[in-house]
Amino acid sequence: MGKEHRKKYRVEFRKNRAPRTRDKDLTDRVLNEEEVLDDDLVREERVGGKNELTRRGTVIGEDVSEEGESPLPVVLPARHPDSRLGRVIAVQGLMCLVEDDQGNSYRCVVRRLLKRLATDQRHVVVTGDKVYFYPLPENPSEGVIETVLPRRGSISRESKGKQHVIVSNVDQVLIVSSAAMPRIKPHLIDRMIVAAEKSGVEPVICINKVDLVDRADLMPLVGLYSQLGYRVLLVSALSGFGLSALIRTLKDRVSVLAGQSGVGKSSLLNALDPDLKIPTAPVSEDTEKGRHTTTTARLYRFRFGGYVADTPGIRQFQLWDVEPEEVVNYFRDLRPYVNRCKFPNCLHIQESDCGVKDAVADGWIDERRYESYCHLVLDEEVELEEE
Ligand SMILES: Nc1nc2c(ncn2[C@@H]2O[C@H](COP(=O)(O)OP(=O)(O)OP(=O)(O)O)[C@@H](O)[C@H]2O)c(=O)[nH]1
Ligand SMILES: [Zn+2]
Repeated sequence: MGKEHRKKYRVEFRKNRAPRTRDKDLTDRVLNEEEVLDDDLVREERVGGKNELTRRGTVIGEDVSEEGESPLPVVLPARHPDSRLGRVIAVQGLMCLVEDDQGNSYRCVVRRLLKRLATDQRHVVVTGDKVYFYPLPENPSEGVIETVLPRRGSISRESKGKQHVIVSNVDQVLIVSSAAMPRIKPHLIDRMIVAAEKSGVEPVICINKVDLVDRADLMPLVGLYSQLGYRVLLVSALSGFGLSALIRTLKDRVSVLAGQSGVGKSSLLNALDPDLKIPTAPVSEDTEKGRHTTTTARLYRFRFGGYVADTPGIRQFQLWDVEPEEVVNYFRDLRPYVNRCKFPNCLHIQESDCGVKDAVADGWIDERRYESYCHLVLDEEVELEEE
C-alpha cells in the first residue's frame, strides 16, 4: 500500500497518546508487595485432559483458553487467592482499566514479574487482553494484573519490523460501507477483507444507508460476498432497517467498526446504543519528539452485551505491510487456482500459464474481485473521493 496512508496513520497515532499516569503511589505499593510473590511460581499441568493451573500441586484455576489455541506458557506467575478473570478495556500509561464479567471496573497495574517475562514487547498488556487480576484489599477498585491469557485475532500495526498490537482478542471487523453517499466501493471492501483475514479476525460486511437505494440493486454484491462465505448485513441507521440483525451479530463479541468517513459508523453506534459514550472530538496533537508512544484502543460496552473497540486510527483499518506474494492467500476465491500456475512465484498478473488468470477468463473468478487483487498487488490506491 501507498506511503500516504502509512504516514497518515502514524500521525493519528501520535495524536492519541495516552496521558501520563499520576498513579505512582499505587505502582510503588504494588511493587513492594510483589517481592513476596515473585519466586512462588505456578505450573501448568494437564489434569484430566484439561490444562489446569496448579500451585505446588493444588489446582487453583482452569485454563480458559479454548480448544485449538496455543497453550499457556509453562510457568506462570503465582496466583493470588483473590485472582479473577477480567478484560482490559483501556491502557492509560502504566494503568490498565480492567472489567470483570459483571461489568465492575478496576484500575490495575501490571505485576513486575509479568513485565520481566515479556522481553521484546513494549506493551505487556494491551486493550482487549483477557487477564487474571486481583483487587487490592485496601482499595477494591484498584488491582494488579498477574497473567495475560494467550491472544488471538489481534489488530496491530507494524513499524520497523515490529508488531504493535492496538487491540487483542477481536472477534470481528465490521466493514461498514454505504449504499450511497458515499457510493459503495467494492475494492475498498476487498482491501479491508484482506486486512481482516491477515489479522485473523472475521470480516463482516455491513452496508448502511439502504434507505437511499432500491435494495434489489445491491443483490449482485450481496450474492458475491455471501457465496464467498462472508456475512453481509444490509442496514440503515436512519430507518432502523436491519438493526436487530446487527445487534445479534455484535452481542457478546468484541467488534471493530471500520470504513471510510461518512458511511455512518457513528450513526450506527448511536442508533444501536445511545448510551455508548464514544468521544468524537479529535484528541489534540502531541508534537513531543523522541518519545515513543503507542496508542491502544479502548473498548466500549454495549448495553446488550459485547464491546466495540474504537480509536480514531482503528476506523481507517488499513493494510500494513502485506507483501505482494502474500495477497493471494487472503483472496479465498483466487487461492484454489494458484497450484495450476506454471511458475511457483507467480503473482497472477503478467505471467503466462497462470491458473488464476485462466479461471478469471473462464468465469470461475469474479472479474471485479480479480481487479481488486491486482490493485493490492500493484500497490495502487483505491479511489476514495466522493462522487
Ligand atoms: N440516509 C441515511 N443517512 C445516514 C445513515 N447513517 C448515517 N447517515 C448520515 O451520513 C452522514 C455521516 O454519518 P456518520 O455517522 O458521521 O459517519 P461516520 O462513518 O461515523 O464518519 P466519520 O466519523 O467521518 O468516520 C451523517 O450526515 C448521517 O446523518 C443512514 O442509514 N441513512
Ligand atoms: Zn498465476
